Amino acid sequence: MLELTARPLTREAFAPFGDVIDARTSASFPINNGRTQRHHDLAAVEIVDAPSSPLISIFVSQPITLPLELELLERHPLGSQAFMPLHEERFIVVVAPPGDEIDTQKICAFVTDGRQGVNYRAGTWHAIHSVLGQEGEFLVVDRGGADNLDERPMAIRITLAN
Ligand SMILES: NC(=O)N[C@@H](O)C(=O)O
Ligand code: NI
Repeated sequence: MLELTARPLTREAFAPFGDVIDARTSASFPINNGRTQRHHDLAAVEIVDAPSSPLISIFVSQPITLPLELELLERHPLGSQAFMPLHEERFIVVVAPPGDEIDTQKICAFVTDGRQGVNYRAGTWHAIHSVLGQEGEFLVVDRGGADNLDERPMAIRITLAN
C-alpha cells in the first residue's frame, strides 16, 4: 500500500500533470466596457481525435472520508478533463504523469483550497473525483465519446497534513 500525504496544490507542482484553474493567480483583461475581467485561456482543452466533441457537465459528488483509500488510478488518453468547484469545495487530487504504465515514484497527492480547479491533460493518471467535507458540485469539461477510459489497480492511502 503506497501512503501519501496530500500537500497544498500549486501551479508549479501540478505542471507535469496539467493546469491549475485559479482566477486569483491568473492574468486578466477588462471586457464588457470594463465591467468584467476576463481570465483568459486558463487551461488547455484537449480532444485528441475528431469527431469527438468537448462536453460541459456538472458532477455532484458525495464527500470522501479520510484517510482516502484508493484502489485504482484512471486516465483519459484521448482528452483532457477539468474540474472546477461551484461553491468553493475542496478536493483531493492524486496524479501520475502520462504514460502506458504508472511510475509509482512519481505519484503526487494534493489538496485544493476551494478556489482552485484542475485540468488533467490527456493521459494524466488520476484518482476519481474526491471531494472533502460535504456534497460537492463541480463544472466538468472533458471529451465526449467512447474509448477514453483506462484504469490500473493501485492501492494508495491518502492523508492530510495536520
Ligand atoms: N467517469 C467520469 O466521468 N469521471 C472520472 O473520469 C473522474 O475523473 O472523476
Ligand atoms: Ni477522470
